[in-house]
Amino acid sequence: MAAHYYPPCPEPHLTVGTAKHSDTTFLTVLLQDGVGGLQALISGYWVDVPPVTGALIINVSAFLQARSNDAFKSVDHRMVATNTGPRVTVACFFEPSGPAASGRVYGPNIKDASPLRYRSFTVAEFLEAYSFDGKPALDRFRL
Ligand SMILES: O=C(O)CCC(=O)C(=O)O
Ligand SMILES: [Fe+2]
Repeated sequence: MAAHYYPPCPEPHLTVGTAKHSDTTFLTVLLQDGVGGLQALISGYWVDVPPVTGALIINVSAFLQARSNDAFKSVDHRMVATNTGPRVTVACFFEPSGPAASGRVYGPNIKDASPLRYRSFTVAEFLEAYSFDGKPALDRFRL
């Protein structure tokens, strides 16, 4: 779990915010307050994800995309700086973790995964391929 605190930004137009990324999880469950600033990349466009009181945001992430053979797609997202706030969010990451996780092998695991879109990979391999520079790590395991 990560609790994020984004102070108000005096010059949002000069500020990057948080870079585009997809999470290294199966699923992320995000609670955001009413300030806003989260955007998702949908069909090539950055789309605001407006806060909805009482709602949780569910991000599909890379392990679920591979495991589902692309039936579920992970979502690229970013946070734009805003001069309101502070903004506070809580993200719960559901991911392979613990001492045994890094050697664990993942890959498509659904019935009738045809054609198979990914080779199997370990958590350690995936994390090594992952970077915050926007290159999709999953592509390195695509068949
Ligand atoms: O604070 C947010 O709105 C999202 C945080 C996030 O993307 C993350 O922790 O991976
Ligand atoms: Fe994220």
